[in-house]
Amino acid sequence: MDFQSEPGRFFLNDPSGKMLAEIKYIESDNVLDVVHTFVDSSLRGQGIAGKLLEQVVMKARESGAMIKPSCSFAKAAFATNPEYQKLQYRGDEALIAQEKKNAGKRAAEFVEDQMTVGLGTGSTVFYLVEALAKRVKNETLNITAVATSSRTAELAQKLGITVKSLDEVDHLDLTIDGADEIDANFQGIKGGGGAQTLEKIVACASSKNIWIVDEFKMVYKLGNFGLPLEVIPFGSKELFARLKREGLKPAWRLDENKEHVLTHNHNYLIDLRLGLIEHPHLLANWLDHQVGIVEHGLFLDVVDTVVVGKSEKTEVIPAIRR
Ligand SMILES: O=C(CO)[C@H](O)[C@H](O)COP(=O)(O)O
Repeated sequence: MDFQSEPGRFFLNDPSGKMLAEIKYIESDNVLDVVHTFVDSSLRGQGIAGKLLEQVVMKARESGAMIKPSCSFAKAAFATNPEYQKLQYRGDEALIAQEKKNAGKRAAEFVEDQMTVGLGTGSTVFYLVEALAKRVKNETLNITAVATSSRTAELAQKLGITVKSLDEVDHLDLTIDGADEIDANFQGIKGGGGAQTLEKIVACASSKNIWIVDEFKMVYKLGNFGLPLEVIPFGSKELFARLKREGLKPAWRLDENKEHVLTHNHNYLIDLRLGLIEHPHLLANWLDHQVGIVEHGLFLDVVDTVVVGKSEKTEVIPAIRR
């Protein structure tokens, strides 16, 4: 099939010049941002969109560029093709930090006077706590926070936010936390910082949950990010072997001295390198029934709203599941 090209697009026209299919990308700083794919209904089911995407992939390979899959078709294609993933642009550090900051700032606006608020853990939450502390000071908000880690508790207290333990409050109005991956159905993986057990307890105790992420964490399917498990040290070698036998590709989380990273509860962490998770609920159910696993990082049917930090315009997305 002969596609035509011009800057920013590959396309297919019929002899009369009517456009039948196209893929559009924005090229900047050696990144091809695939923003739109279209195939006329008369050509559907022939893999034309995939062939168009292949043109962009070839262009990236020839020029050494990376690809940012922004439209839903490209996102899905990248999520299921490991060869494409090698070319996937995941943002530079300054951009990601800015997006995290924007997400944290925007989410702080959801907190109201007199609320009891759960605060998650991680670098995005750091920006949230900063922004929230400013509001508490400037607007004399009277809020109480419950933190999911000592790191977050210390920061919040230092910046003037009242922190109590979960057992000292009778309810949580809202919890705001980061996430490691969020799929198209608003299911998530958390626990990159190893705090998933406390985070899940706080999330489940909360009337509403907001997740704050940079745009690169929005994926089509979960699993590229290792799935964290908190496990009891006693008998954990046997558990590790069981996970291996099941083909779940476990890896101990170790520090630079090759010692186990310990959780808040002095347990070990195992990360499952799964690739794509086709059935998150089935996997969560299986993991829930394995003795020795305290908690896993699949957070399913938990989040109500996702705030995606972007450099231009931060998005607030209600989590509507299919
Ligand atoms: O689940 C978490 C910690 O257990 C964090 O929320 C998650 O890892 C995101 O972290 P960051 O905001 O630093 O990217």
